[in-house]
Amino acid sequence: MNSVNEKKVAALAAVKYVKSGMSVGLGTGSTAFFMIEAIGEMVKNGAVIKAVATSNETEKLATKIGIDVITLAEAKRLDVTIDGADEVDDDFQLIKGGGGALLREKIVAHNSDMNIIIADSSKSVSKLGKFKLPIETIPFATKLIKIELEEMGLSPVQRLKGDADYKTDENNDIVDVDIWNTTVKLTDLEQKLKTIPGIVETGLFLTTTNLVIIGKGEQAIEKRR
Ligand SMILES: O=C(CO)[C@H](O)[C@H](O)COP(=O)(O)O
Repeated sequence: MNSVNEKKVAALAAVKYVKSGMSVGLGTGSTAFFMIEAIGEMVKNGAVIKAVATSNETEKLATKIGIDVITLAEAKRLDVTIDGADEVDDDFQLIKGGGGALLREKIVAHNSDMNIIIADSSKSVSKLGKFKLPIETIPFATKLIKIELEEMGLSPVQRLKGDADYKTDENNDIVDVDIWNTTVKLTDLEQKLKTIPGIVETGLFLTTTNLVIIGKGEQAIEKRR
């Protein structure tokens, strides 16, 4: 079975945790797409769902299919958030932000009672870091942050869209770094990165995930923290 179908299998298994009356965080990306579609179906069938979107792209899709999208401030707290990941390890640690939405995704995850990560089997890894870690930076500081990241041995590359700098929904930059060979513990790395002024957020999600659902063939494999 190809990864697209595995994404769908994982997404549909996750939607079973969504009940009418809940406030739901909607992730971003091609896996989250199937979850949003399925929640749209629930709404069409009469479920009352209020949703907070983790990106403009997700907000547009959710609104188009009839999901009531509210602000995080209006929701205050979310019952459950379902989102994808670029990598997930056996300790429920993630790299996210391949789609550039890591900042809102981390804020929404932080404000959710339950966080479900959905992914196809290619995203399940024993060690994080084959996927480059996205770091969101304030444009004023990006060039100098890149120098610091280079000195840390992280081989930073600023993300581009065509010939121009890639911009997030918050109009920030993304710098992708290589953490594969880092000897620093991920929690320490995360802390260190967050002390550099101008780094807004990193794509390391180390503590927020409660449940991982991996699509493997026709099966959805659930792992609970
Ligand atoms: O973190 C993300 C976006 O910022 C996505 O969840 C991640 O990139 C996975 O995307 P996809 O489901 O398309 O593989």
